[in-house]
Amino acid sequence: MRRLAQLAQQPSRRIIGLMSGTSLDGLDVALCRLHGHGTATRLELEHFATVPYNEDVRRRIRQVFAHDQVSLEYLTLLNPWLGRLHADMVLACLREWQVPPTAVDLIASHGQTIFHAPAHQHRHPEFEGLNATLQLGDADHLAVATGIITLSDFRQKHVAAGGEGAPLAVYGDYLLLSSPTEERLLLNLGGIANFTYLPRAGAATTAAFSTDTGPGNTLLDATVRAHLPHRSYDEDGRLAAAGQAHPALLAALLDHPFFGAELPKTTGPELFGPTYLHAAQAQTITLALPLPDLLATLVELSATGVARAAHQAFGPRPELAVYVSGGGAHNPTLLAALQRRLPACHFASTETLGVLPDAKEAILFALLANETVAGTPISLGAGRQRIPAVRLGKISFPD
Ligand SMILES: Nc1ncnc2c1ncn2[C@@H]1O[C@H](COP(=O)(O)OP(=O)(O)OP(=O)(O)O)[C@@H](O)[C@H]1O
Ligand SMILES: CC(=O)N[C@H]1[C@@H]2OC[C@@H](O2)[C@@H](O)[C@@H]1O[C@H](C)C(=O)O
Repeated sequence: MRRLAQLAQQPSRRIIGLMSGTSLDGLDVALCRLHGHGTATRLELEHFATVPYNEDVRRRIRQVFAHDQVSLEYLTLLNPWLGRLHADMVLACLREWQVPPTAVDLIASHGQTIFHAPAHQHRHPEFEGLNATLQLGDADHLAVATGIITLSDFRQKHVAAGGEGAPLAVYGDYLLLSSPTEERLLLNLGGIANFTYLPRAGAATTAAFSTDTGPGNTLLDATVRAHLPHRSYDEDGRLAAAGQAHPALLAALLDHPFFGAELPKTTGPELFGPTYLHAAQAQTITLALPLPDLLATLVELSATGVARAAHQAFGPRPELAVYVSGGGAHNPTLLAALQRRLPACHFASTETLGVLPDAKEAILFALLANETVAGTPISLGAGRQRIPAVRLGKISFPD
């Protein structure tokens, strides 16, 4: 505890942010230097790497990921195993960057989401109204194996305060990317797509909020994997660009209450997975649709999800500066579909704001840990979300 109190007093802290998202592509490791806290935070990204998950890791996570029924024994074993794996990956990065673990103040670990069950999505009447979400990769293993104090399990306090446990992006986006002159939308195109709305800095913090919008890459990736087992995604959206979206299938996919539900809302691959896609294809007799047409339809689905949420929040023709991050930021076919559906918005990468698009979510957790240790409670989003002030996470000590 003395060490934590000391860290809180330092003018700056070196924090590793870790994120492994729904795409199961790997662990994002962001070594950040954070000066100050709150709206005065200044962040330098010293090093960043995505340590890829190999097929064995992906297979183990998929044994439980978004499944209704799993072996409890397997789940129990996977939790510490992932904690150790993430620790080994962090240590390997530090070796490569020639940074000794003793030169790092904190690790902020998101863990691997294995099930997300917001009240609107789960099917258990005995838990009606209850939001829940579960991340694995026990942080005590990270702390003990690296010798670095580790914060984890950031989502539970959000749930305890009445939120759905996600998106947490609003906190980091607000602290790092608010502008005094520009209203901004920070759009993250990960497995699931989400955006944060940032009013001009200085405007009421209650207006800032973030929401999921529907699938980002998750259905695209699953479809590519199902048709082309040696590929994990549609590189640069080339296959989708060669296809034609199928209007009836797109309409069937969009005919789901999630797309009309009030903002903010969250979701995951539990809903937007193979069963949902198969049902819509069966209904529209498109089970044999050629792969490029299927992918073109799914690109339109992701773009329409974003556009519908933007229309819900900002009216029929929003004129906003949109900054894109996440793996989907590398997919020109998806970006073109978004621009078509939100013609008055100006799209750019978060890189133009100095934030590497692939590192943004890992950086977010470093920012959250910085606030927990050194910050004061800042309330955000009270206008739309019941969410706690920005001090989240649980603490694991190495000794
Ligand atoms: N060059 C590219 N062309 C097309 N798609 C790409 C490209 N590079 C990455 N992607 C997509 O981005 C995905 C990885 O995105 P990202 O790492 O943001 O997901 P994630 O963090 O797991 O998701 P989430 O934010 O939902 O947790 C890949 O699976 C792929 O679909
Ligand atoms: C439960 C969960 O892990 N949700 C992730 C996921 O990936 C994207 C989207 O769905 C987002 O809501 C969230 O992550 C980011 C980091 C967030 O909380 O802002």
